[in-house]
Amino acid sequence: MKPTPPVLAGPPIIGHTFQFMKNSEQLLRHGFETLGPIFTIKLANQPAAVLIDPDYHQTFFMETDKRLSMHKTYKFLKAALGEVGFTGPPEVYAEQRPILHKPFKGEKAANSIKAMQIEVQQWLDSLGEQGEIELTSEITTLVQNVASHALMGKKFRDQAGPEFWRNYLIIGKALDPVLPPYLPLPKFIRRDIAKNRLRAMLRPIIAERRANPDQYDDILQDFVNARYKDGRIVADETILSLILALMFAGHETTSGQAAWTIIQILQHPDYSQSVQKEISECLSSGRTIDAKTLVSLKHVFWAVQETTRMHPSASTLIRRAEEDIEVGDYRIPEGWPVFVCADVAQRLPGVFSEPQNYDPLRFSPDRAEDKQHRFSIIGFGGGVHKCAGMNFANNEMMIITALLLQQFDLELVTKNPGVTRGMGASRPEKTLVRYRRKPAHALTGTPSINAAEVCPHLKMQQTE
Ligand code: HEM
Repeated sequence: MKPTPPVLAGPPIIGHTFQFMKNSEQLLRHGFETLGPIFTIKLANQPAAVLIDPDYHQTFFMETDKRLSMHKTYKFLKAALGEVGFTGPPEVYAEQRPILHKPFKGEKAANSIKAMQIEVQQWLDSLGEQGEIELTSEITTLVQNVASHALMGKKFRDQAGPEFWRNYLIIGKALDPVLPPYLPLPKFIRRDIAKNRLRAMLRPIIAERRANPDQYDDILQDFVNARYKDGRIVADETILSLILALMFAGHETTSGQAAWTIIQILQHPDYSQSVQKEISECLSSGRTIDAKTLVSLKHVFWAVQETTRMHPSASTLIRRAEEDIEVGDYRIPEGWPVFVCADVAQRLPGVFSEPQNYDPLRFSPDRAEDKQHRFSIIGFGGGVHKCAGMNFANNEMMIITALLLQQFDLELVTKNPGVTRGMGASRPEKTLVRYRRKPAHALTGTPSINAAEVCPHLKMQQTE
């Protein structure tokens, strides 16, 4: 029988628990540097395997829902969001997957791009001529507005308001993959109160949608109208969980990486010049952005990808071995948690050239470093559970970056922001940015884009 992976030295009894909770990436990087691509950490008396290598990632993602369980390790997410898709057992996931993934396909995806442009332009118009912003919090609010508008419709976006997002913050702060999620701790009690408040806010909205199904044509309405394969309707309680899950999955992660994308471009003047040139060639002022425009913004896309590589906001992913699994020369016993860590794995020297350097051109077709192995970039996961909102998030990060750089000259006041880590997602620390509107984009008093022209939900409301 093969041995279990070598154990990283750590304190007795508590093992690596506190280090893991404080900064899992730092702990896992230390493990990789000390013991190589497969090793064991101890969370109190529970050993857990860590895999840091594209081949091992393949096992991790391809064995998910087979010999590796996802939902048993995401009990803390189930406690926060309810049983939905990836927090449910494989049979529940299989039933809900088509409903969960539908918002990101076809016409709905195109409508999302329009809603993103409206929200981003509204934000840019609100900035005035010049000033200073704290980028991370500005982008967080913007991404929240995009998530509620694009996923749930303009009316929902206006109804949801700050109170809705305040409750999300409480839930985010209570995410804890180590402690049993139903212990009577103050943070879990606050989480449950926040979750119940959110569900109470959403119930009347769903009831109204059920009563007036013909009045809406958005993703929320798709959930309300959805049926399982056997013709059953989706219960209100499940729709509530679907909404909570999408809004959760779609906002903290995206806001962190969107802010990093802008910061990293500003930190690299040479690359910034290429981006500016591309934007002025491909984006004419006031023009509606569509999928074709986004494809033409190659340098912006590579910048977004380089940020996903260097600052993955959902970095540490977890599974549980359902039976003994052999990985390389080792055996991971049944019952062990198994981790992968994008933050460490996406900077492997054997996989990326000069991995510590910011170099978006590594994604250009002539270099295509990310294409060497299907699982070298795992910032959006992989396999059957790969992020449903990846294209949505990439489009959103591109639109925010392109329109901001198109319309403003920017300067980083906080030159080298550090990382704020959370169990949900990591993001830049407070980052001050000075801005000045470019003369070609002076405010005229009328919106820079005709919102009703590009957004079907708005059009519908204006004619009501
Ligand atoms: C930069 C932004 C984002 C990042 C870094 C990210 C990352 C991830 C990762 C790593 C996973 C897989 C988790 C695992 O395997 O354990 C995932 C799954 C998922 N994400 Fe995202 N995500 C982002 C944005 C979004 C957005 C905008 C949405 C929706 C609006 C979304 C919806 C989902 C859903 C529904 C799943 C579960 C898919 C399934 O199990 O089939 N994500 N995401």
